[in-house]
Amino acid sequence: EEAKVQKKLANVVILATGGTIAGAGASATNSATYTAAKVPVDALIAGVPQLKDIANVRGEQVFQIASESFSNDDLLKLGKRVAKLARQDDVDGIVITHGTDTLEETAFFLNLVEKTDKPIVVVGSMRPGTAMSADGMLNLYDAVAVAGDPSARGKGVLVTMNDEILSGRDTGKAVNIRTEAFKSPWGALGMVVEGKSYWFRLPAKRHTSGSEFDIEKISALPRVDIAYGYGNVDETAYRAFAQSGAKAIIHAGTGNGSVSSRVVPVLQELRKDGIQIIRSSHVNQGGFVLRNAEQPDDQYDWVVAHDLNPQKARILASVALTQTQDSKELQRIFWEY
Ligand SMILES: NC(=O)C[C@H](N)C(=O)O
Repeated sequence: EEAKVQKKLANVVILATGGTIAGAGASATNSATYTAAKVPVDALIAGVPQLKDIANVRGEQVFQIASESFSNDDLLKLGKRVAKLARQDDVDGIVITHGTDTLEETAFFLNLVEKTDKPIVVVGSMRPGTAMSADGMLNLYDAVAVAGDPSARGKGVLVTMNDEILSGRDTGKAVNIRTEAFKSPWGALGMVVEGKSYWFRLPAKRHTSGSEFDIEKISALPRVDIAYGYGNVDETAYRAFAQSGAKAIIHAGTGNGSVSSRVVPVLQELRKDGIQIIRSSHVNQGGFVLRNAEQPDDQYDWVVAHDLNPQKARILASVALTQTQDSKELQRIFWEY
């Protein structure tokens, strides 16, 4: 009888990468002072015994790192493991436990390159499991519930934080000290409450099965760097990134992705040297950069990142540059994803 019940449950694999969700502090009052990436995946799973009521879960430790230390190679390794699991008949959904600092980058990367409709859910926490009111247990329970839910198929890579189901494309860390840390400028896709998903919106941008990118065909990600716009900025960072071999520079601009008059000439020069220049905005609540507004992008042959924040723009540019070096193609990709 028990075996029969077991069969009906979805098979969910948890790929653990570290972060605060695997963090440990010295005492229960340490909500902000702790060491990330300590607790192994089997202990994380054992810490939420209710998981076995909603799915057949098994864990794999892919990395044990704080997410600020993620590299492009880590993205590729994780992406290839996800793709392999997604092809297996005995896997219905995949959860990735991740630090929250670069969770938005990994979620967007997977959203672009995984050719599957199976649910992929990236999850983290803002407090270590040792803290009072730790949020990791429920976030993980929600992630497994969504990953095992057929209604989550085909909706792109998802993020479950603080009861919300967010699109991996546009959600990002908006606050660094609260459990309601993740926001999307366009709102959540749904809610997960007591293990049940409730949907309200669908992603409009190309993702996963509908994407032209495929992790199996990517062996390296070209270097793309981000230079920040602020008062009194000069050309130093842009030139340094160019010298270090950046194939594209994301201008994390002020306001509408505006560029200081001290920086415009160097960006024109770097573009002539073959480096792609991509204007984004670092405003907090969601930038919205349009072509030829603020700067004559057509004339300079620059690209705009539209609503993607600088760190998301870096991910898309890196992935796109594996396939094209053409600025018009790059701009098309920035509109479509
Ligand atoms: N809340 C967290 O997970 C923060 C941590 N520094 C990380 O990203 O790994």
